[in-house]
Amino acid sequence: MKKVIVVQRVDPDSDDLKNKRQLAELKDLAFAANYSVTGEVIQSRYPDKKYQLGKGKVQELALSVKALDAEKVIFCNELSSMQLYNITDTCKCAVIDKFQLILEIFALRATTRRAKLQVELARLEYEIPRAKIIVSHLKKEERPGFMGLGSYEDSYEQDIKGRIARIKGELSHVQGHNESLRTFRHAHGLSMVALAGYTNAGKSTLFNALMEEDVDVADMLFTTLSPVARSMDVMGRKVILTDTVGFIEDLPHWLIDAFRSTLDEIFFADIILLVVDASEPLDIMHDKLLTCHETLWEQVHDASVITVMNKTDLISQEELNEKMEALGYLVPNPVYISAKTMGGLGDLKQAIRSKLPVWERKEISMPFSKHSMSVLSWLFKEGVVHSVKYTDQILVDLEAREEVINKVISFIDV
Ligand SMILES: Nc1nc2c(ncn2[C@@H]2O[C@H](COP(=O)(O)OP(=O)(O)OP(=O)(O)O)[C@@H](O)[C@H]2O)c(=O)[nH]1
Ligand SMILES: [Mg+2]
Repeated sequence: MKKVIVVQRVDPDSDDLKNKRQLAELKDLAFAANYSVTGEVIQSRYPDKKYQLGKGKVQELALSVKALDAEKVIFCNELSSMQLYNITDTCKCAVIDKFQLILEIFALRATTRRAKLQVELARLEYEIPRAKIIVSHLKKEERPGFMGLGSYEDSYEQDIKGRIARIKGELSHVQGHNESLRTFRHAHGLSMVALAGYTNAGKSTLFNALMEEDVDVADMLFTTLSPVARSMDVMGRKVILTDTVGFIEDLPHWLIDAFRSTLDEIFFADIILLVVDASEPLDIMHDKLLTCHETLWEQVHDASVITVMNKTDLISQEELNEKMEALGYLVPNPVYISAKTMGGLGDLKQAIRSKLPVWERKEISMPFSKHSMSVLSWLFKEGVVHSVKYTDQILVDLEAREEVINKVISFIDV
């Protein structure tokens, strides 16, 4: 494992608890990117010197890098190109910020063609303007070869632009395919249910529990990157359940855009299961819920949200009650579960069922014929057949979409 130092620059009057939490999250992210954190630094910054990083501070950092034998410094804050250049130059090691770290994790986890393309696109778009400024600065100082960008020429930029255009082209092709799949699913009366929530909340564990199938689960951030979708039976009704990438605080817009087609699985869903880790301290739950709500609020159009309080096996009923009271309006329609012990899954299915579009229920009678038998097997696929009685006719108690009922009536019941 490569050794790294994590650094967070904070305003002197900012909330101490929040700072600690953000630094802890940065460490989790570093771990998820296969680094071992050997040092952590919290630096104060002053409002009037917001964009400057004192020379002394950077030199201090350089000494720590040397003493701790670190290969990389990771800043919690976004860095300007000049800061990046100066710190890299003084510390003599690679320097990245939180978003580049997230991109590194995404690159490690990307398995599908689409996810790989998205990661590469986001990376190019994020790093290119920075690299350009650093390289032009280096040219001035005549220090080619630095950071492996020595062969930089103007054609390099053209090259990158060409690559970006190619990736975008390929992505729109993949995306188009997804759109048509979604239309197809809707046309067949399949509702889309998506698991959303902060990273590590237990979405994949819940997916597995509902599917009784193995999807990668790990106590790490961003374990799931590409959406996994399967069809599931909810009390006779079929839905498509999708497991998705987790949210995180300050996820910048360009990153959301980069992963739009992944996140679209959430944003276009009919029902969103917002999974919350109920075992975490109240203030963390509160902040994470706010992040999730903000992200969903901006992007979701007409989905129903069910808040799923997970990991209830780790806390007492008393603690849970207190938390729910304190969180109040942030947790509408809560369902309590433990994805691990599979407790509460029945309630969850009931809640999902109650949010599905209402289907028409009708008694249909069909004559005995070969054709009726094939209609019957079609009805089993398209709707919920509550009962079939064979008298001198076939009596079917059917619940289905209006189109299905209309079709069967117009062919059979005349
Ligand atoms: N005790 C307990 N642990 C749980 C429960 N659900 C999930 N976990 C654990 O929480 C950790 C994260 O679970 P995941 O299912 O990978 O979380 P996720 O939300 O899919 O995470 P990302 O894909 O990284 O966004 C794992 O170590 C799980 O074993 C639960 O109900 N109880
Ligand atoms: Mg997951």
